[in-house]
Formats: sequence, structure tokens, C-alpha cells
Amino acid sequence: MASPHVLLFPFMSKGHTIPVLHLARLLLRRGSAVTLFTTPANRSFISAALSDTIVSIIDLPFPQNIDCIPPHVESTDKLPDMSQWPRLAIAAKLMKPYFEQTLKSLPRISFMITDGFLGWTLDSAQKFGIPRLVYYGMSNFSMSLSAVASQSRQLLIDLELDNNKLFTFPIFPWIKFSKNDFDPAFVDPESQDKLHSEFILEQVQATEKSYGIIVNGFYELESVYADYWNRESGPKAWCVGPLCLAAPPRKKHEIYETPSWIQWLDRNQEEGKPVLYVAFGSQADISREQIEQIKTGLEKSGVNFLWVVGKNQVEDDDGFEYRVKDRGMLVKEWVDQREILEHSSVQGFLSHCGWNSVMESICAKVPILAWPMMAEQPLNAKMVVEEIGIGLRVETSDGSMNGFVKWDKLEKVVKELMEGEMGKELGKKVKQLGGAAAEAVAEGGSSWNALNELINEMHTTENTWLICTNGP
Ligand SMILES: O=c1ccn([C@@H]2O[C@H](COP(=O)(O)OP(=O)(O)O[C@H]3O[C@H](CO)[C@@H](O)[C@H](O)[C@H]3O)[C@@H](O)[C@H]2O)c(=O)[nH]1
Repeated sequence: MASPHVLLFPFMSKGHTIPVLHLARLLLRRGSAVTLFTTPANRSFISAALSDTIVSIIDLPFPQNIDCIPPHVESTDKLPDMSQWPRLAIAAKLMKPYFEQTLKSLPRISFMITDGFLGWTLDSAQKFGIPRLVYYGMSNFSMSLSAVASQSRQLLIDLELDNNKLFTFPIFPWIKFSKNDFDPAFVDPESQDKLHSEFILEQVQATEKSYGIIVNGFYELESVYADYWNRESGPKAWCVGPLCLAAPPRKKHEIYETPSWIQWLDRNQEEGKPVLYVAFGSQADISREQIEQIKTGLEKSGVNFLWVVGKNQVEDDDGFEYRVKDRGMLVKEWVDQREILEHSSVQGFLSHCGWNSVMESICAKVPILAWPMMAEQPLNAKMVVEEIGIGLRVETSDGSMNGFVKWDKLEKVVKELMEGEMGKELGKKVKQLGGAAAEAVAEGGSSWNALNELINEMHTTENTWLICTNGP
């Protein structure tokens, strides 16, 4: 049988793209040819990340002159305001004619894996007789709970529950939820931006009609939810991660090119000082008032910290950086987050619980302070704290799920993780899970086997799809 040719099309956001680049490596290692689609402004990031591979990269023109999106912004981390992300995602549909034009000129594609936010690719896949699998970037826990919430939507609306009022679903009675734990598109679409809710609904429908879902996680981490999904929902989820473990071995830095933050971590390591890593992913918008509380909380906690501030401005008009200079470092550039997490001085991670950050923290065996901010992050935080027990929740001042966090709550939980007994227990648990993650991706492990099964199955399915669907 000829080697499979796999088409990958990640969504234009770092959190969705990075794991798909790791997936490309896994497919190449299994002997597949890989063609990856992107847009012009995202090409350099992708080609730099895959420069040592033979992945073929194709960029399609991205629509310009989109309402509320500045020209040449083609990824969510470049958006001035994250509330505009559905517009960027909807605009991506306009690439469809270019996508289909290109499909005509490519060698036969065995199957495609396209992002859950690129639901329109299903129609192209069907036209060309190519099975489509979906890359969702969510855990089985989040997918299952979002599906259950969506099925219970009317009941939740009828109950007129306050957004923070706790309830349980009969199917998973051991977990308490509030409406704030879910994307409003699932529990109360009418209350929210119509554009957002309609977009999510469209993507869910396209996923339901697709061949399967690729999950960046491993079966042993969430077997109850993986089984639930495959039994009650579907399409079939294939757990092939953690994908970050497919990254190639990191080259040792020459002394002159070692990033300043790694040098700083090295010094902390030599002095035996544990460091809290603080980062909120690639796209979170954090208000100025909230940033001020983070500054005070970190300063008062007395712990050593490395804070990658990303696109958020941290004003230094009060001399904060000078006051914490002996034990805190702020970084305003793009970093290699995995390198930081894997540094032996890093003993805790204050995170928004983007799913990649959770996976990377587990693989690096670092416990988490969970501070969800948007999307499915509240569900990830719940999983981290209540299901798998590798983190503590940062409490909001009013006890709500997504409210403002005052410095004193942050200070308390930071000390608990970095200095308290609880932190030590969480550290032991995350070490176990990190070991299980490595076993899952090693030869013969659950994720290893799942990927092999998937490739084999797609090879046999290829011809069936050709018979069942109309060609171009
Ligand atoms: O300076 C940086 C900043 C980020 N990263 C990487 O960027 C990715 C960020 O992903 P994630 O932690 O998941 O955060 P977001 O960028 O916020 O991710 C979006 O996508 C995720 C996957 O679908 C969702 O779980 C989140 O809710 C959604 O916000 C991770 O691989 C990080 O290692 C870096 O390497 N360097």
C-alpha cells in the first residue's frame, strides 16, 4: 500500500497551531507525507517550527478588509481585542475557493485533519471524497461536559439559575458546575453575541458529520470521559497525545545565545530557589486593574517568579520591577514555554489553563495554579483541581467562576503551592501523571497505538469514502 498523504489545516491561533505542528512530526515518523495549509502571515512561524522536516506548506490568501479586524491580522494573538475572534474565524471561510482550487492540484490525499473552527472544510472534504478528522484542542472531559451541558440547555434555562449557582448533571454526579463553567454558546446562546453562538453551533454540526476527532491527550488521564464520548457522543475521539512530547530534542544553547530568562532560571537553580512560572497563553486579554493585582500578589507572596507577560502591558510606573529585581523577572517576548516548564528550578505554574499549557505542565511534572479566563479554560481548571488533583484554584474575590482576583487571594494560593504541604502533595501527583504521559506516547503505549490504528483505519477507509461521496 502507498504511504498515506495527510492534509493538516490548523486554525490561526498559536494554541491551535502548535500542537498540530507536533502532530505533523508524528505522522512523518509513521511514514506519511504531510501537506499543511496556513495563511501568509502565519507561514514564517510554521516554517521555522518545521524547518528540519519535509512537510509541504501551502499558504492561502487570507481575506482582508474584515469588519473590526485590522489589515494583515491573521491570527488571534495579533487581535487588539479577543472578543473579535469569531469574526476572524468566520472570515477564514472565504478561503474555501482557494482551498478547493489547491486540492485539485495535489496528489491524492488519504485524509485531512482540520481545526474544529474550520468546519467549512468538511464540505470541501466531501466534494473531494476525502475523510475529514477534526482537531479540537480540547480534552475529552471538556468535550463531554460541553456536550452534556448543551443537551441540558433548555433545562438550565428553565431553572433560571444564577450564573454562579452550583448544580450537577445526573450522568457525572460527583462534579459540581455553574453556568459560568461553560461557553455561553452551549448553555445560554440567546444571552450572548449571536455571531459567536451561531459560529460555535455550525462548527459542532460539522464535527458531528466528520469522521473522527484527534484529542491532544492520553486515554489514562481521562478514561471515564474518553469512554463516555465514544459511547454516547462521537464522532470517535482518538487520544494521540500529549502532542508536545513529539517535539524534537532541544539543542543545547551556546552560552552567548542562552535567553536571559534561562540564565536567570539557572541562577535560581544554583541558589536552590524554586521558581513560580506565570503565563496566560498566547492570547488572553487581561485588564490593567487585574495586572496591578497580579503584581501586588506576586510581590507580597515573597516567592521567586518568572512572568511571561505576552501581549499584555505591565506598567512599571510604580517601580515594581526594581522592587522585585532580586527574585522576579518579567519577559515581554515570545519564549519557549516548554523549555521554561522543564527547567528544574520551576516548581509551580500560574496558568490560565489553556489545554496546551495543562498538557505541557503535566509532561514537565509541574503543579498548576489554575486561573481560567475564557473559552473551555474553566472546565480545564476543574479537571486540573478536582479530577486529576494536580493543582489549586485561584479564588476570585466574589467567589464567582470568572470574577476579579484580588492580590491577597493570589498571594495566599501562591504561598500554598510553593511553600505549603499541599504543594508537595500536588507535586507528587503530577510526577505520576507526567510518567504516565510519557508511557502513553512511547512505543506500545495507548497514544502510540491509537495513532497507528488511526492511520491503518484511514488507509482502508479512503476507498470507501470515494465510493460513498461524489468526487470533484
Ligand atoms: O511566549 C509563549 C507563549 C505561548 N507559548 C505556547 O503557546 C501555546 C499556548 O496554548 P495554550 O496554553 O493552550 O493557551 P491559548 O493560547 O490561550 O490557547 C487557546 O487554545 C487552547 C487549545 O485549544 C485552548 O485550550 C485555550 O482555551 C485557548 O485560549 C502553548 O503551547 C505554549 O507553550 C509559547 O511557547 N511561548
